[in-house]
Amino acid sequence: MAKVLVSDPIDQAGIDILSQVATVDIKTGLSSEELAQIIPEYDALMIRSGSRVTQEIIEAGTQLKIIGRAGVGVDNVDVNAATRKGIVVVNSPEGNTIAAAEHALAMMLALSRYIPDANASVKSGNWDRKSFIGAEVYKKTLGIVGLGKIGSHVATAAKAMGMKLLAYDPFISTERADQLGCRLVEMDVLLQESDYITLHIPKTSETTHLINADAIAKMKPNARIINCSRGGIIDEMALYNALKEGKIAGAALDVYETEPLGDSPLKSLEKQVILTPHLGASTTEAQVNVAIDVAEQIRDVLLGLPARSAVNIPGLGPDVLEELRPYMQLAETLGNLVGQLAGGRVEQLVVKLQGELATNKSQPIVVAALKGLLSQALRERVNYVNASIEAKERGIRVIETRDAAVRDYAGSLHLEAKGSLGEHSVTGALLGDSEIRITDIDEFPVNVPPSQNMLFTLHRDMPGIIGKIGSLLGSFNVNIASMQVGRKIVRGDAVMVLSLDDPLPDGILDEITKVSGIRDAYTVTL
Ligand SMILES: NC(=O)c1ccc[n+]([C@@H]2O[C@H](COP(=O)([O-])OP(=O)(O)OC[C@H]3O[C@@H](n4cnc5c(N)ncnc54)[C@H](O)[C@@H]3O)[C@@H](O)[C@H]2O)c1
Ligand SMILES: O=C(O)[C@H](O)COP(=O)(O)O
Repeated sequence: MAKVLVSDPIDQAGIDILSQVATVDIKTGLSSEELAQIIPEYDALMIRSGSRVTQEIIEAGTQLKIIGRAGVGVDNVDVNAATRKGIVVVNSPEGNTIAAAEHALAMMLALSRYIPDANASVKSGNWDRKSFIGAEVYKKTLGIVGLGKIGSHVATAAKAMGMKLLAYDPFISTERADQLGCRLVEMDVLLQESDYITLHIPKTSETTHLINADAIAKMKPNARIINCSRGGIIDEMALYNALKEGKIAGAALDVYETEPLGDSPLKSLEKQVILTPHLGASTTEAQVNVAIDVAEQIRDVLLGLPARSAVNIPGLGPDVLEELRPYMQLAETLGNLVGQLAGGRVEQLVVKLQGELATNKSQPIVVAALKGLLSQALRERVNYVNASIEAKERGIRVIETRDAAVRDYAGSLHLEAKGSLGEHSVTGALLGDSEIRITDIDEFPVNVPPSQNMLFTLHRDMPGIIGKIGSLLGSFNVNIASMQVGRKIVRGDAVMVLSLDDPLPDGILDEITKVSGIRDAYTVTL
């Protein structure tokens, strides 16, 4: 039975799903060293933001097939290292959207009405009403940075509270912003005009310290900023200085440059600052959602099925997979075939999508072709996750082309591999919904299904040659299952494609190439 390690607190609903297919060990609070030490025995790792999955841990995870992040952000996982090792990384893109949006709204209101300090004051025996005169959000301007899933929900709720909305998101259309009642503006305008600013963006090299001393200097003196997205997007020292000097009115933070938050000067500030310990996703509902979402994906991957929200298999969502799966199978078979025909080191692969396939998404097809191409060299180490990276690291140049006008079959795929030993091409198509046919070898037309043991020859089309090959195979006790010749002109060059019941014994290929009229011979195992 597979083994899953759960290294952060996960709702029982997720554990129950994992337990259907695996032995589940829950070990929270592990140090990186402890995690690296025990990870070799696990097939899957399920985490939240508390575990940092470094390259060392991934390297140590020799059995790991999947890392499941029960939440949105995968910035605590070295996704590149996982991709290189063919480990699928999945998350739950929507499971905690509402929780995070509501936390940001709660922070905005709590900050405006000094609720945490007023509460602490009453609980310590005071009845102080003068110190907590707040501000209304009604008719104030809210600047939303990042109008994705969480930012959009914040916009809808804030609109209902009577706020005016500005948004900055370079990847969102004006139509989408309009739909949400937001005026799409440049960042500087948002900084200058907003009474409240809320951040809902990922942490990237571009967004790190997006809110720095310069940005804060552009904000209104009554401005309050809320960050429930990722630590490090605000420069905490610059924020502290601005709050201390009264340059802006307040800040509410849920996330920090370093978590848990250590000895930060922000803790010394009073009612103008609210700090929560990364609670954005901490609702019962969100925890059930993300646990189920990610546990189901881990279960599926352990059962050999695709994951619906893999962050390192771009373009391979469940809908795409469903539609393209037969063509991906075709691409993988042809990739494997052309790789073996080319032999040696392949330097370039041309992937040509033809007919109806030309209108489809090419990326999954290319990935599948590369997986097939590399499978002889890398065996089970290559998969849909790492095929592109492995190809890049081997210096294989990939060229994609499309030709919708090719109509021999509804859709067909043509691959050309150029390598250290020469150049070969294959074409294939689907018969019915999923039956694969090889329809062309080195531009000679054929029509054969792939089989496990195959022999291909390039020869002169002349009487007796097929018989000689048949006798030779017979003398080595190799049974021929089917045979076909493809030629362009009578008595010109031709290819012979044989499907064999048995693998070819060592040495027979040399004998075949000695037969008069045979120019080349290749064995292929699919
Ligand atoms: N505090 C928490 O517990 C908590 C919970 C859930 C999510 N999050 C974090 O919230 C953030 C947003 O999550 P989401 O689910 O809405 O993501 P999302 O991908 O749906 O939206 C992110 C938006 O940011 C925009 N964006 C990207 N780069 C930008 C840039 N340089 N400037 C402006 N906009 C940019 C994108 O176009 C996108 O619309 C993520 O960082 C996520 O990790 C935090
Ligand atoms: O990215 C996320 O989903 C949030 O930061 C929540 O993280 P958590 O699940 O570890 O609380």
